[in-house]
Amino acid sequence: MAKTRVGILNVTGYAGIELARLLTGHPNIELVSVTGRSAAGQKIGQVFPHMAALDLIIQSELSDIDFVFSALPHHESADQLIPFVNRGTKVIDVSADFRLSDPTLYEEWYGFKHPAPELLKKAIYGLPELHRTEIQQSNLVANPGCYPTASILALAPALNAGIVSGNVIVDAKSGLSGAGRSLKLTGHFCEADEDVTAYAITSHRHQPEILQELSCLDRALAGLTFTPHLVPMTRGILATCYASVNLSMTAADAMQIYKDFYRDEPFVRVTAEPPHTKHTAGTNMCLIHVNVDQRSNMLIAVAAIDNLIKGAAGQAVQNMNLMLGFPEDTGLSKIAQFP
Ligand SMILES: NC(=O)C1=CN([C@@H]2O[C@H](COP(=O)(O)OP(=O)(O)OC[C@H]3O[C@@H](n4cnc5c(N)ncnc54)[C@H](OP(=O)(O)O)[C@@H]3O)[C@@H](O)[C@H]2O)C=CC1
Ligand SMILES: CC(=O)N[C@@H](CCC(=O)OP(=O)(O)O)C(=O)O
Repeated sequence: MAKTRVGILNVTGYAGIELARLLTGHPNIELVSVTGRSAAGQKIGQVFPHMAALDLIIQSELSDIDFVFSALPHHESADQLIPFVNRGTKVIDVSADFRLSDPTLYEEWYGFKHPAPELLKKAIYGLPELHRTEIQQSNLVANPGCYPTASILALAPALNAGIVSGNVIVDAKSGLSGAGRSLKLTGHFCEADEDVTAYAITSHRHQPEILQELSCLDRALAGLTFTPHLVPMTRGILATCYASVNLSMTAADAMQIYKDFYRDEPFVRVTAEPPHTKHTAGTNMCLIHVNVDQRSNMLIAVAAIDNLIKGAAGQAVQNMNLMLGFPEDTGLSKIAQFP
């Protein structure tokens, strides 16, 4: 069978190059074309020596492809993807441009008018655990953000079971690769090493994304407080999530709800102990531990992922497998690097 010819817009960022690495090991597709503004004309191995085995020249435009991933920054991503979508090419956008279905919300949180609001209705939010069937039938998939992936997966079983009352709280920590490869003062070694800080309190653009998906599971959800933190590690997200439960329940009851919800999921495992980000490093797994504080009737769910894999490139490959009819775990069966 002929292999699907795949292209990546912006291979020169962390998400793009991780996607190229994962696709190199995929048996059903061929990565044939990649772009990167700052490196056009160079071999991929000149810019990323660990990828020297991939004999591809970085181009300024994609050519001769049947399937496109974009790992461009927001705004630029939609602009470059719209012509592909209009031509009927299957597309996965790793940026946030097609994640919010309401264009008004997009303008409010991203600061500019969406260039193709009519496409927001067509785009499917690419979290397979919630939208597998729609992803299989879609030509335009919006790959979730890294914090939203961990947060939604941590809270979905509780909201779906209708046991939550009031607001939910997500306290999440990310490694520095989540901020991308472009240089910023906050990523400076001297500023980030041996330091932990919260940021974007009440104003992070992932709040509406998480709320959009959780509200679909429980229309009565009152609200979401989301606080991200930057921690001095390269990869990984740990999201600790709190939800008041409206009936007296034990940790074992909660565990059963979570195990039932994720029973057939290839990339989610409910764990007996709180997960470490290291248990997911280099893999497409999301590990979730759930407990209940019976003194306060508070459910606490902790999720760990690798932000560049289940939080970006791995989930994009999982979505591609669904869109192209391949087994969902093709090219993704890695075991975590540990320690
Ligand atoms: N890092 C992560 O954990 C995750 C990232 N994402 C999303 O993936 C996308 C890429 O993120 P990430 O890889 O972290 O980003 P990076 O900061 O690592 O890469 C961004 C790269 O984009 C290129 N770039 C910047 N501005 C433009 C522009 N206007 N036009 C074309 N290229 C531009 C630059 O490369 P050059 O100089 O070569 O042009 C830059 O190196 C983003 O949309 C991000 O939101 C999603 C989930 C997780
Ligand atoms: C640590 C860090 O800076 N993280 C990024 C989120 C990265 C990501 O996944 O977000 P998008 O895909 O929505 O861009 C941030 O807080 O903006």
